[in-house]
Amino acid sequence: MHVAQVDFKSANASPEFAKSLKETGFAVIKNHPIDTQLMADVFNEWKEFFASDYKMNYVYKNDTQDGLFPMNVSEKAVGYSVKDIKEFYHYYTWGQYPKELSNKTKDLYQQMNLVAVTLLNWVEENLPEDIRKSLSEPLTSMINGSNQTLMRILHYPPLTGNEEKGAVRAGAHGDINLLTVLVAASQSGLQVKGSDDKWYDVPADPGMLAINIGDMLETATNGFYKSTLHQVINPLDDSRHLSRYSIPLFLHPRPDVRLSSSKTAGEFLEERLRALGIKK
Ligand SMILES: O=C(O)CCC(=O)C(=O)O
Ligand SMILES: [Fe+2]
Repeated sequence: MHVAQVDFKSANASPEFAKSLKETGFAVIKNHPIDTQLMADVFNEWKEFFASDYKMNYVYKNDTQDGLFPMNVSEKAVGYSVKDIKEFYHYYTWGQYPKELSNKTKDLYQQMNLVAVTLLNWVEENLPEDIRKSLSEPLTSMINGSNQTLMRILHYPPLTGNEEKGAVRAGAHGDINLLTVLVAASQSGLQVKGSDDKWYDVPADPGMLAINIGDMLETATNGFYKSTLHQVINPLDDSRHLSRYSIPLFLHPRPDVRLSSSKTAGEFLEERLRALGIKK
């Protein structure tokens, strides 16, 4: 199991990135163009947000799925009977945006989205000819004009020891979307499942980006790219008394995009959100 750390600016970045994704479902990107200070500022603003009372003014809307998913809502990974120990906020360009925040989160979204588009282009460049031909449209055109891409700001609170039995920060799951670009968290804990069924730490330092394949890319490429199970474990050391924050960007196609002969992206998403229990 070798999740590669790929230099975004190197001449071989595109094939190295695609190889790591193909072999492990993950890749780590270093030397990327996203501003480090901006990332730190955004984390700090959301720390304040999650610690505030006003956050409850921004509880998510069931129909559109934008806003805060508080602890008591959270998600249940498929196959788990208890909820993850986390709260999170879904930011869409058209969605609710806390007036207490500066525009830095919007800037970060734009920068992460640009990187995500480049990375999807690298995936496309390295597809075998037969898979490329079987797509309903090029991958990069699937996200053209999409308003479904979202940024999730995650807060995993300190563990108290009173958590429900079996509850973890994020139960093993595959992401729904095409590609996920994650600003590596303030703390370790993210693990990927290898083909040998063992769990491996994703080797990302703060400031790097961890990328993984989502289920929609697996479906669209007819299984050539495999969406990889990942999880966030509860730390056993002293860091369990600290909050953990992370920010994934989930790159989504337009809802009308045909992922397979039986399903559009819109239908696929609707099904999955209901299974997670975050859409009624
Ligand atoms: O917090 C992390 O490092 C990963 C989060 C994740 O996998 C998700 O929200 O889908
Ligand atoms: Fe995930």
